[in-house]
Amino acid sequence: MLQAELLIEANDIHAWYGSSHVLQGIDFTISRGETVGLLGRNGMGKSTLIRTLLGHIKQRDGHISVRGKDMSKAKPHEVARMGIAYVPEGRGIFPNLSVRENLIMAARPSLDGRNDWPYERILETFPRLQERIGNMGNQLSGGEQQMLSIGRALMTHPDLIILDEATEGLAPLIVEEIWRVIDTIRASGIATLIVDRNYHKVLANSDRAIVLQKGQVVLTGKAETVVQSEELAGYLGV
Ligand SMILES: Nc1ncnc2c1ncn2[C@@H]1O[C@H](COP(=O)(O)OP(=O)(O)OP(=O)(O)O)[C@@H](O)[C@H]1O
Repeated sequence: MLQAELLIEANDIHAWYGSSHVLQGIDFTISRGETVGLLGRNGMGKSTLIRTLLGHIKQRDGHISVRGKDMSKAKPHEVARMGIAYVPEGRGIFPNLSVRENLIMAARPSLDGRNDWPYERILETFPRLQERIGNMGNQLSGGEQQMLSIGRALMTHPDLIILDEATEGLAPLIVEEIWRVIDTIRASGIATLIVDRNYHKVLANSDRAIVLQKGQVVLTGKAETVVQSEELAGYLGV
């Protein structure tokens, strides 16, 4: 069987905040179309790993390649241009632009010219955004902002979408809606990297899982295997 193309291959990743050595030698891969769940208690390094892969953390070491190209020293916009979209915890939408403008200004085809997530498909996927199309970013509820942020990511036609705590602080119905959208994204063949407090949901919606503890990988494998691991509860503090 042909091995799926690796979108990201990272080896021996280290990261520091000042003198604090937060990531201590992490190996990480994600293949085209794959969904990976990233788990671990608060402060174990999940966001830092994501931000390191994206080029946001300057004090880093190790090797990162994106689509086979060395990106170990790349800047965030260079990583983004390689088809890696990031939906940050803080959502990152433009508060003074309308929903429509927020979406339209994000639009670009994929590196290989794919254009299968046009504006219309985004509105079909997020009926709530359609209803709010003329509202400014800062007039949206938290859940609507989150949907807009995911919609903006989709409009860049990424090969990988990274969702960091996408359901954090949202009402249960909206959370369900976000998981439905994640399912739609997966089904469309886009790889996803998911961080979420609800580890049951993460594991049920991932192909593979990686569990971090104190900046190191302590458990990894197929999601259905990880979910049965006796060590999982201890690592997650549940
Ligand atoms: N900007 C920063 N400056 C200094 N230390 C930081 C900074 N951001 C995170 N840290 C520290 O780095 C460690 C890893 O944090 P990180 O945010 O990556 O964890 P996490 O697993 O994503 O947890 P959480 O769910 O709380 O976001 C923690 O000890 C945290 O206190």
